[in-house]
Amino acid sequence: MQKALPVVVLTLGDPAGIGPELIARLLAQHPVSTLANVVIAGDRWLWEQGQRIAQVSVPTADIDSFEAVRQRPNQQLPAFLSIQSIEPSNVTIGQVSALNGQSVLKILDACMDATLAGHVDAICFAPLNKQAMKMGGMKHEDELHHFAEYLGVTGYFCEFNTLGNLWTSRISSHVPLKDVAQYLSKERIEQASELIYKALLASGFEQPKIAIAAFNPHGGDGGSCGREEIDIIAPAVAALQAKNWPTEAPFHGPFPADTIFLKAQAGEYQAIVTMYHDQGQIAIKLLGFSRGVTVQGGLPIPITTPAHGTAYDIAGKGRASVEATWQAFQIAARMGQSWRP
Ligand SMILES: NC(=O)C1=CN([C@@H]2O[C@H](COP(=O)(O)OP(=O)(O)OC[C@H]3O[C@@H](n4cnc5c(N)ncnc54)[C@H](O)[C@@H]3O)[C@@H](O)[C@H]2O)C=CC1
Ligand SMILES: NCC(=O)COP(=O)(O)O
Repeated sequence: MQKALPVVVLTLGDPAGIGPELIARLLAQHPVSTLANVVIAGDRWLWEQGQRIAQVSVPTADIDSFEAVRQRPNQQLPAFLSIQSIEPSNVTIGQVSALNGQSVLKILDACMDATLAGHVDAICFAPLNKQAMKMGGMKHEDELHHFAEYLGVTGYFCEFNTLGNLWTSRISSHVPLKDVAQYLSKERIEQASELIYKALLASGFEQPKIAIAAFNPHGGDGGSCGREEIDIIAPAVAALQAKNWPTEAPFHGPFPADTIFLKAQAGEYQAIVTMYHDQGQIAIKLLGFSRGVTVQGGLPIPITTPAHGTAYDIAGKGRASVEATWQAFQIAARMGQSWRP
C-alpha cells in the first residue's frame, strides 16, 4: 500500500522578518501539496500580512488542532492552524524584540509537541532571529540547543548545512569567535564526523567521502602556526580511520580550510566537517545562497530551515527570494516520509 504523504508543519518565523512573506510565496509558487500534507501554524493576522506583502492569496482550510491534520478530507489544500502568539500592535517589521522571540519559541514548542505526539512528521521553520529569542527568554546559544533540550537529546547534535550534494557539519556553532578553539576536542570531531556520515548514508549517498577541515591557516603549517591540527584534529581523523565502517575509507584530513571546499565542489567529498560557523557558511553561501538549507542534525525528529536569516533590511518589501525555503521544505518532506514508521 502506498504511504500517505508526510505531514509537514510550516511556521512563519520571526514576525518582523521575511518569514511570513516567504511562506506565502512558497505556497503560491511551488507544488508543496504534491510532496506533503501541509499545515501552517501561527498567528492568522501574520499569515494574512505575509500574503499581502508577497501579493498572493493562498487558499487554506482551517483546522482546530494538530490532531485534525491527518483526518481532514482534502489534503491537497494546505491546512491552517491558528496559534495566537503575538499582537499586531507589538510588531514593527525589521525590528528585533523580545515579544517576537517569545512568539517564535511558543510556536516551535507547539510544533515539537505535535511531532512527538505523532501528528506531524517534520518541521520546516521560516527564519527566526536568535537575538530576539535570547531577549525573549531562550537560554541557549541558538534554537538547535533549545530543540535538543526540549526533546531530551543526550548525544552529539549540530547543524548540517546542505547545498544539494555538499553537506557540512560543525564542531562549534553560535559562539564568539574568540572562544572557538575551546570547543575543539578529539571527541567532538569524531562525533560530528560520525553524525554526518550516518546522515549521508540515510539520505542515500552510497560511498560518502568526508573531509575534516583544519583550524589554523594552511593547516597550522606543520605546527609553526598553531598546534590544533597536530594535537587534536589529526588524532581524531586517525581514530575515525581506524574504525570499521560499512563503506570504504569515509574519513580524510585534516585539510586547509581555504581550499577544501574547491575539492568538495568538484565532487571529491560529499561533506566537510568544519571547526566553526563561518568556516563552512561563507563557502556554502557563496556557492549557492539561494539554495542553502540548514538541517538540525542529531535530533529525533526532522527539522529544516533555509540557510539565510530574517533579512530585516528587506522584510516587508516583497523582495525576498523563496528558493532556499523551497529547498528546505523539500528536504523536510523527504525526511518526514523516510522517518515515518
Ligand atoms: N533559518 C534561520 O532561522 C536562520 C536565522 N538566522 C538569523 O537571522 C538573523 C539575521 O542574520 P544575518 O546574519 O543578518 O543574515 P540574513 O540571512 O538575515 O541577511 C544577510 C543578507 O542577506 C540578505 N538575504 C537574506 N535572505 C534573503 C532572501 N531570502 N532573499 C534575498 N536576500 C536575502 C539580507 O537582505 C541581508 O542583506 C540572525 O538573528 C540570525 O541568527 C540566520 C540564518 C538562518
Ligand atoms: N536557524 C537556523 C540557523 O541559524 C542556521 O543558520 P546559521 O546561523 O547556523 O548559519
